[in-house]
Order: sequence, then structure tokens, then C-alpha cells
Amino acid sequence: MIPNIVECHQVTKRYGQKIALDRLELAIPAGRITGILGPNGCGKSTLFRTLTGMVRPDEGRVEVLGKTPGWRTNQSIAYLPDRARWYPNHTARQALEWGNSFLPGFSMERAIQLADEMEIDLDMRVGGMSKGQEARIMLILCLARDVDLVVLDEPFTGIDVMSREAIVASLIDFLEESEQSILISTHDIQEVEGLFDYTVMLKEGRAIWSGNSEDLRAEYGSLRNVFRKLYAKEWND
Ligand SMILES: Nc1ncnc2c1ncn2[C@@H]1O[C@H](COP(=O)(O)OP(=O)(O)OP(=O)(O)O)[C@@H](O)[C@H]1O
Repeated sequence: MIPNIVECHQVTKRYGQKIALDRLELAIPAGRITGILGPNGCGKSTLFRTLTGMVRPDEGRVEVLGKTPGWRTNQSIAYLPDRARWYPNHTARQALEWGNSFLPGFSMERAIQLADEMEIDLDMRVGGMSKGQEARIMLILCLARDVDLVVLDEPFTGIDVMSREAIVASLIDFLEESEQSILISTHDIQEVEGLFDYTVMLKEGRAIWSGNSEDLRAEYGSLRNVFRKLYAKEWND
């Protein structure tokens, strides 16, 4: 296994005058569940888009799975973009069958098991589902794949806190037995705190803290304190 699943060296990405990533230096160890945390607009989605080759940095070097991002590395990445939606006319089962036909490493058996754990009615049309139910379908399409890297951009948006806790619990069980590396972005970390064993804190396109989650807690105490200290300007308590 390569030591770092992601490496960024002096990565800058601008959208016009706006700097989304600002000379970002980052190394994310392989085989971990990493939380990419930070407030709205700090560059989480842009970072993920550079990992899938959808966005090319203006400056600097990105490596994912030891290589420059592109179609080859994308075969080994399951990516859930932010605001992902599914075809409303498909049933949940059709969505999973689509995944089984087209997504490398997809396991229909695993997908059905996840759907059962997440209480998805496979015969229901996606168009008739709540936002949270649809979010679960999108999550299953990623988690049912046996790939080296799973990248989930705000996967819990729209899923209520009770369901989120159940999903996180089943994710932890599953990931403990898996050798996959998982990156999950969120700006709402309180509900998913126990999920991450490695944490990256982004602010204004830079990594201002990265390391083992337990070291983060040892240094700052509660997550409330982390936010208060690292994001003083953004934190309104
Ligand atoms: N396509 C784009 N065109 C112009 N500006 C963009 C574009 N995409 C992102 N930005 C800007 O770049 C910055 C970083 O955005 P990005 O979406 O990466 O942050 P984020 O941390 O994922 O935010 P959120 O939590 O709100 O999803 C923001 O200021 C955003 O407005």
C-alpha cells in the first residue's frame, strides 16, 4: 500500500479573482477515514474536484493513489459530488442496477445489504423520495464499490440526525473491516465526530491543521473548542 493516498504540494486554484486553494500543502495517509472539515467556501469541494481531475490546479502538484489524477486513477475512486441527484423516474433498484452495470468494483449484493441497513424501499421511485432517502441512494452507489479510495463530498446533507447516527454506525462497522481509504467532507462535524480517525481542517484554501483525530481532541478538547479556536472569525457562538 502507498503511504499517502493524497499529496498536494503548493496547490493553487483560482476562479477568476477568487482563490479557492491557496498554496495547499497536504498529505493524507492511506487506509484511514479522513474528515475534511471547514466552513462554507474553504475549498473542500475544489480539493475533491482536483482529486478526480475535474479541476486542474493553476499551480502546484496533486497526486492521488501515487499518480496525477485522471481517467486511470478514476477507475479506483468512488466519488460522490456535492448536491448529487439521481434520475427521478428510476426506482432505487434500477439505480443500483445501473451502478452494477457501469461502476468498476460494484457489488450488487453489498448494495442490497446497504439498502436494507439504510431502510431503502428498492421498489420506490427516486422522484418520490425525500432528500435524505435520495442522499442514501447516492451514498450506496459509492459504498458498494470495492475501490481503493472513496471520496464523499457532504454525504449527509439532508439526512436527519437520527438516521445520520444509524448510517455512521453502520459505516464504522463496514469500514473497520475494509482497507479502503475514505475522505469525507463536512462543515457540520458534531454529528459525525466519531467517524474520522484522521482530520484535516481547511481554512481559506489552506490546511491549517492535519493529523490523528485523537491528537486534535487532545490539543483542543471538544470540537466546539476546535472551531472556536481555529475559526474564530467564522464561529458565531
Ligand atoms: N465554479 C466556480 N466559479 C467561481 N467560484 C467558485 C467556483 N467553485 C468554487 N468557487 C469559489 O471557491 C471557493 C471555494 O469553494 P468550494 O466549493 O471549494 O468550497 P467548500 O468548502 O466546498 O464550500 P461548501 O461547504 O459551501 O460546499 C468559494 O469562495 C467559492 O465561491
